[in-house]
Amino acid sequence: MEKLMIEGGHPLEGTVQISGAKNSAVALIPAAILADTPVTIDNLPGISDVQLLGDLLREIGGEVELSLADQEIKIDPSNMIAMPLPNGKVKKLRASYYLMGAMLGKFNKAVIGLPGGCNLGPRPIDQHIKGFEALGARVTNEQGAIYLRAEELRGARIYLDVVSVGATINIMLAAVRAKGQTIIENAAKEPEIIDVATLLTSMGAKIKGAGTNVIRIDGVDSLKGCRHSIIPDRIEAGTYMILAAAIGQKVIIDNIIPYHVDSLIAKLREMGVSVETNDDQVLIHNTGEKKGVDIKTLVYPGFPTDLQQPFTTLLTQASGTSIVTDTIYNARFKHIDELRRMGANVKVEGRSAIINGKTPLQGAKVRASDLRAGAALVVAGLTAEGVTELSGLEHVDRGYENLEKKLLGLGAKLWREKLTEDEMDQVKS
Ligand SMILES: CC(=O)N[C@H]1[C@@H](OP(=O)(O)OP(=O)(O)OC[C@H]2O[C@@H](n3ccc(=O)[nH]c3=O)[C@H](O)[C@@H]2O)O[C@H](CO)[C@@H](O)[C@@H]1O
Ligand SMILES: C=C(OP(=O)(O)O)C(=O)O
Repeated sequence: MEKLMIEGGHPLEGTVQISGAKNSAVALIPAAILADTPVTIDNLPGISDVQLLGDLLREIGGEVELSLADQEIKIDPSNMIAMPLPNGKVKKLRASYYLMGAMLGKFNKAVIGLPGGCNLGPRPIDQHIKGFEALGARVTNEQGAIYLRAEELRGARIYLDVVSVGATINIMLAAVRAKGQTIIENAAKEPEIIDVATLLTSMGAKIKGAGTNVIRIDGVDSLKGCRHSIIPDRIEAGTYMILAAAIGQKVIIDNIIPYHVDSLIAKLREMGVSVETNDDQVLIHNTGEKKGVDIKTLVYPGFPTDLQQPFTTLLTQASGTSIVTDTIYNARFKHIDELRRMGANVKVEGRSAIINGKTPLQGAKVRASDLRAGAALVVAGLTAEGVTELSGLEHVDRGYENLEKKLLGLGAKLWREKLTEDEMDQVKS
């Protein structure tokens, strides 16, 4: 196990290339199960969630060629079977829940262990199950695994009680080969949902309305392979934008779709940060003093919960009081204790964090409890005086491709070291 050593205080400058979107990739890979011939996906991010999903598809008989150097995965689903996956790697990531929709859609049955992923408080999947049941599946939870079985899947009208990215995509996956029409109402509108619908459409599916709150799917008998390129990762892009605002001089965030990060751009400008955009880039010009602002996380196109944690770190460097409210997850504040350890003046009240800035941060030994807590602490470490030792890198590696390489390219000073025996013991206890 390793820790990231971050020597803070070096201003960042230059251009950073953004990878393909994690939250698209982790849905597109399971979607390939639904095809009868090979699917190739490019602009693939080199992150551990992608490797785990490649392994899971191999476990069910898929031929998977994964080349991180070429940023590409080729999946031949011809010999896949409905192998039960009640335990093991499914528990290591959230997106293993997409194996439920994809295997149900292809084989009319699936057994998948309950998913893992970031611990952000309760993350139920009742809306996924409600959708599968409406399509005609019997769903039971037996000893921590979800058993799904259907004689035949039939299209249905499904109203989601909660706007859910995962449930919207999972129901699409199960419905594309069902008999008749499925209508998903109160669907989520995230760009990753459009990306999955684009892949499925190239495979021969009939989907209208992805990206709006009503999605209509006309089931087809079979789907074929195709090639698809993943959209840029708006959360990785947002993380580098936040870093640039915290400790950048002039930083260009390249290979992105700027309107995907409109809500962040608006908040950065409100703080007094200069942001320019063109077709596929954002330029952040940090001119020094920043004003505190309030943010409330919302479903897309609102401010993304996945940027709330790194943005909280940025607010410790802004003057005045800022309030951050997370309306999506009630316990996404595990980074706050670590920020306090570094000198931040932040308290949590219910679903909100109240930040009093501006406070200088000092390097410290801190631990990432989840993926974006890790991102928040990387921002803090690079901003702080002295050296920060960040452990819990297995979370960070789920979502940031080549983190050190990209940051070194911007002039940051950081490196990985092995955990000492004492530190290993602390992790185990
Ligand atoms: C792999 C992936 O794409 N992960 C993203 C996805 O997670 P995920 O798909 O898990 O998040 P959802 O959009 O489903 O969750 C949104 C809210 O709905 C609730 N809910 C969800 C489903 C359900 O059946 N019942 C229910 O009550 C959740 O507890 C949460 O409060 O969207 C989140 C919200 O943008 C992001 O933080 C995650 O990065
Ligand atoms: C919460 C996240 O991921 P996951 O849903 O995969 O746990 C995230 O990407 O911030």
